[in-house]
Amino acid sequence: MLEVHNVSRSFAERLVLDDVNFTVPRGALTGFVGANGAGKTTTMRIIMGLLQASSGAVSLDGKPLESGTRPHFGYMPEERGLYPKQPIIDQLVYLGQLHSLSRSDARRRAMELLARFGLDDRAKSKLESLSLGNQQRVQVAAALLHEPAVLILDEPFSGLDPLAVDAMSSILRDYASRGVPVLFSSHQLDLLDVLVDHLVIIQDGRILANASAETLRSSQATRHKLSLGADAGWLREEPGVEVIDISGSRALVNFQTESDSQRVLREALSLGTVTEFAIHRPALADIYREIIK
Ligand SMILES: Nc1ncnc2c1ncn2[C@@H]1O[C@H](COP(=O)(O)OP(=O)(O)OP(=O)(O)O)[C@@H](O)[C@H]1O
Repeated sequence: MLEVHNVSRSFAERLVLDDVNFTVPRGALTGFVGANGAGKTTTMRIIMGLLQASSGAVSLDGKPLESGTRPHFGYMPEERGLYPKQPIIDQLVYLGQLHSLSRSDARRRAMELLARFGLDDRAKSKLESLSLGNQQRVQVAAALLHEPAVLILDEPFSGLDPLAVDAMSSILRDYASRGVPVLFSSHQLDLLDVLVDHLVIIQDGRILANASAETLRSSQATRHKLSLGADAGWLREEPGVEVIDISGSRALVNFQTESDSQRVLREALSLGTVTEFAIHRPALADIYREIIK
């Protein structure tokens, strides 16, 4: 597991990371979310050793990272790293050689990855001639050339269409399932529920959550979704019921006890139709919105 311990960083006098602590477990996909300027890229650069922390440390499997261990990390920077006007294969081979692969191994590995991403027939094309989604796949291929032990991706989903999102998701899942810690930042909250096993939330340089998706979901009181035949406003007056939201005949509530829920169900049935009375599984996007409030 990758761990960030008590990392702080200032630029000039401004503290942009304030005692940041979180984990990126093996075998799970970890999402890193927060508003623009929250500190995601700065944290990722510190993990990669591209930027120094003012204080704190990063460790892998309990061992503090030294410069020698970073080459085994794969990184897709926010500004992307590849040149638009150069042939894809040349750039990948060059990068592979920078990671100490021989020229022939770098070429073989690059072609393997391009084939896996369905792009082997474009190997000689200039990067700029590919669609944005395919360019992004090549950028990920660049991060995977040397079989990284850790994968850090800054907004790998930005600008991708739904099919490209699916393809990128399956690439990341595949790496996570091989036991590689994978950390990616994203502003696409709708992706969290389908993709993320572990979530780290940052706001103004402080970590507000660092937990598995299941822990975050179960930390919310069990909510019920009700759809009635008529206005649900009467629920506001019921004892043992905390109303989260009412919109016409639909409501989202917390019941204090199981017997409150059964009593309200009987009450609702005595008043008319009940078309839905179900436990509501919170979306991670909603949990995120609540946590950053
Ligand atoms: N080199 C720098 N010099 C001065 N300030 C910086 C520098 N790099 C980042 N910052 C500031 O640090 C804060 C965190 O920036 P960072 O890029 O890490 O946020 P982010 O969460 O990645 O944002 P976004 O989602 O917009 O990419 C911002 O206020 C930014 O302006």
